[in-house]
Amino acid sequence: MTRLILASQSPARTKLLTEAGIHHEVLVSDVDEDAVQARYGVTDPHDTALLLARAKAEAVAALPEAEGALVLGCDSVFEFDGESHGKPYTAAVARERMLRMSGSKGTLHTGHWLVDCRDTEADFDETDDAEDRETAEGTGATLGAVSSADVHFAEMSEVDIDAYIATGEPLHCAGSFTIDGLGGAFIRKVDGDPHAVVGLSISTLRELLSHANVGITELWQVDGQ
Ligand SMILES: Nc1nc2c(ncn2[C@@H]2O[C@H](COP(=O)(O)OP(=O)(O)OP(=O)(O)O)[C@@H](O)[C@H]2O)c(=O)[nH]1
Repeated sequence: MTRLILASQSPARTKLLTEAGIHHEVLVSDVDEDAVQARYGVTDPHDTALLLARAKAEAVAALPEAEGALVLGCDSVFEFDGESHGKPYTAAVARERMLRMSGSKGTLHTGHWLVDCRDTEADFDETDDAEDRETAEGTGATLGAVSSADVHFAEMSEVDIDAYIATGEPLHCAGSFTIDGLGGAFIRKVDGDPHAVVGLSISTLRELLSHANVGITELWQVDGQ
């Protein structure tokens, strides 16, 4: 079976793949996101170059242990009111943002990057820089795509917001909300691929795999088979 490695710590992303029947391994590597940001320096929320760069950096960081596999990196950002929001991390940041998001809408963008290492003979250990690894002789197809969806929020009272933040859920989610968890109570509708909101568009993965001449059905692991 074709090996797919998800280079992400996100529990939601591996859950999405598992629920979609897609057999995969998880490989988490340390990526210096600030260094990636410094290399790109873009802060324009409409510019998805940084999003793809971070997704690529996640995938490339896993390459030394990915010989013979396909590697997928992802990164998500919430575009709201002319700003790019990642995870809030603190209650104060989450509260400030959610008070503004109440009754409004924003766009969740998820960048995906797939590297095909099935034919590589490269010895990635010889290179210690992500960019060098990426261009190391032998890496196969490397391709990125962004999937986005507009998220429309219900009016949220301060009591609702404080109760939601007290659960801790929004602190580690791009945009300070989930659509498939407790946060779903405040989501009026999603225009676009809801998987892109959660953090990994399975449909976009299908398209990326097709460029590597892999049909997504080849990765299906149906119970008992
Ligand atoms: N379950 C769920 N998680 C969400 C939702 N929106 C955003 N997230 C999560 O918010 C996180 C976005 O942060 P990222 O920096 O892209 O990813 P991460 O969790 O740090 O993991 P890495 O890929 O290792 O960087 C991801 O884990 C997403 O799955 C949602 O609607 N539902």
